[in-house]
Amino acid sequence: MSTELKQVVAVAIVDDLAKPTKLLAARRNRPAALAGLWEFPGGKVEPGESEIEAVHRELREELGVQLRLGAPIPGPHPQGWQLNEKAAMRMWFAQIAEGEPAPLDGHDQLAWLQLDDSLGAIVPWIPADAPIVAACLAQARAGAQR
Ligand SMILES: Nc1nc2c([nH]c(=O)n2[C@H]2C[C@H](O)[C@@H](COP(=O)(O)OP(=O)(O)OP(=O)(O)O)O2)c(=O)[nH]1
Repeated sequence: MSTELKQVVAVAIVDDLAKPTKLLAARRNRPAALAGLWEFPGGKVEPGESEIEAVHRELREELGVQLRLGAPIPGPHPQGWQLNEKAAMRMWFAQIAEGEPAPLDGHDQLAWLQLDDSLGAIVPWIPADAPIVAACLAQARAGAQR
C-alpha cells in the first residue's frame, strides 16, 4: 500500500522576488467547507504532469498569469507541507511574469497583503496554511530568489 499523499502545488506570489513586500492571497469560492477562506493559489498535480508543469497550469487557469518561480519554501514533510490526512502541498515563491491576476476559477477575491507580522491574521487563512504563512514570512525576510 502506498503511503503517498495527494500532491498539491501552490505559490506564494510576491510583488518582487528580489525585495518582497507584498503577497497575493486568494479567497476560495468552493467547496462549501473552504469557501470564504484564503489560500495560496495552486491545485492538484494531474497524472503525467510534473509539479512545475502543474503549478504553471494551475496559475494560468486560476488567475490568468504566467509565473517566474523563485525559491522553494520547504516544509517538514517529504512532500512539502502536510495539509490533512490525504494531501501535502509543495510551495515556491513566485513573481508574475505576464498577465494581470484575476479570480477566473476557484476564487472570488484576490488581495495583495503586506508581508509583515499581520500576514497570518489579516484574512482567515485555511487553518492548515498557518505554518506555511509563518514560513513564508520568515523566508521572505531572508530572500525569495532561487
Ligand atoms: N491551492 C491550495 N490548496 C490548499 C491550500 N491549503 C489547503 O489546505 N489546500 C487544500 C484544499 C484542497 O483540498 C486541496 C487543493 O485542491 P484544489 O481544489 O485547489 O485543487 P484543484 O484546483 O486541482 O481542484 P479540483 O480540480 O480537484 O477541483 O488542498 C492552499 O493554500 N492552496
